[in-house]
Amino acid sequence: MSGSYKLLVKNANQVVLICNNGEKYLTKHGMQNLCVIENGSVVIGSDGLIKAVGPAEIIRAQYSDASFQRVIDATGMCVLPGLVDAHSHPVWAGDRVHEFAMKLAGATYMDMHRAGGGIHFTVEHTRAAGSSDLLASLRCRLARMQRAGTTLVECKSGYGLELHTELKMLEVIEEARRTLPINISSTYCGAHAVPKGKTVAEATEDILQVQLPRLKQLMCAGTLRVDNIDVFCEQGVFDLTSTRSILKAGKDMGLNINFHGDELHPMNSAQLGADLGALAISHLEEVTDEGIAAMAKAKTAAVLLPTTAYILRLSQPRARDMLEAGVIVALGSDFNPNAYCCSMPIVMHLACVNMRMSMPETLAAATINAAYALRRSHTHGSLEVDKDGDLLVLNTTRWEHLIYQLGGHQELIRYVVIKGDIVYDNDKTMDL
Ligand SMILES: N=CN[C@@H](CCC(=O)O)C(=O)O
Ligand SMILES: [Zn+2]
Repeated sequence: MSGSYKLLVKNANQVVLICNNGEKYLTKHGMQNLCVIENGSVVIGSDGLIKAVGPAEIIRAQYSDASFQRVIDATGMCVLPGLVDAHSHPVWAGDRVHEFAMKLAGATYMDMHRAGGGIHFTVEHTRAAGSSDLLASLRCRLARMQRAGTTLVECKSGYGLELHTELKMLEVIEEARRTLPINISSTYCGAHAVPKGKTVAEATEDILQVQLPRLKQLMCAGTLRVDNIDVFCEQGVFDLTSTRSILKAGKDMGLNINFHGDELHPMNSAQLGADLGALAISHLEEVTDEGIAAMAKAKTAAVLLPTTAYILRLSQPRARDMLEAGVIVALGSDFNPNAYCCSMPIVMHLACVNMRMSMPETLAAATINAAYALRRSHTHGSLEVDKDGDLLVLNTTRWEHLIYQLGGHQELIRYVVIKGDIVYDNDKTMDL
């Protein structure tokens, strides 16, 4: 092969492809048998897409006449696909460190929510914040996620609960998507809580009659890109009926259904999601057997959030039962003012220890399956030809160290590459 290419990563001790047959997701058996090449190389073209991945000697022979803008000698290192974070709330003002102290002293999530704290506290601060401040903090948070290996992240609105602030948040997400290398999937979450002073029926009406129609106009005009619609389906928040009508309206606008369900109480959210053809449902700590079966049948991904169950001391999501039933299990950081964690390697570690997933299962859940939950597994989530050239180079000979060394990603991740560009070089300890 002659010609010029953007990047060659050569001679890696391991290249973890995840899969190599164009799979859009993996279930239990596939998650346990990841595709790994020992002593491999990856070539990324000037369009940022993967051109070749395979044994180092074969790539060396095939590309002996080619030129590369950058070459990374990954001898003794590992290469993985960029991590995918399928659930985050990274746009907000006003931290909730004081509530962490209250929770440690015994307050529950809903105690604080009902008392006007929790999401309501963040809504108050986010409504008052200017777009430039929200964008500045979003940039810092995304840079932190990127340094921890995330190259595609879902970002939700949901701290406005009225048109103006919801749009302000979505526009800030859009600006980040336009200007930063990290890939973003944007989610409208205007039904994250019932705003103070409104009933569920009034809030639902406002979303259906005011917020969604305006969103549709902006999307049709091409001024705003939104990918997914979300609702917090929970006792004391949005019930099953209101959730159904909001999700259905979003789907009719072309949005993927991707919502919070069965977190604190069994709500039959999983059955609702399966019935509506939801792409993904998050949380599921309280999902029933029927809900698991319905999700497996509908190929609705379960986005599990180990940080939430950990911080709120909830029962753990039943990852093993879901895997046994054939559910597509994905992972997300759930980064938000309640669960302040930007690191998918930590999320994978928690999923292993607390949810009894194996290391290969959690890596599949944080790559190809998380990409599926965002309808992006045709471009992300594995190292396969024609997919985006998003990868991590780890300074270790076995990839499992990224999960095993709790919090060790800060030293282990040597490079983060997005579309063939090195966006983080840990040797220079700076974001490029
Ligand atoms: N459960 C609902 N939403 C978020 C928490 C948001 C917040 O507390 O600010 C979650 O996924 O954990
Ligand atoms: Zn959430």
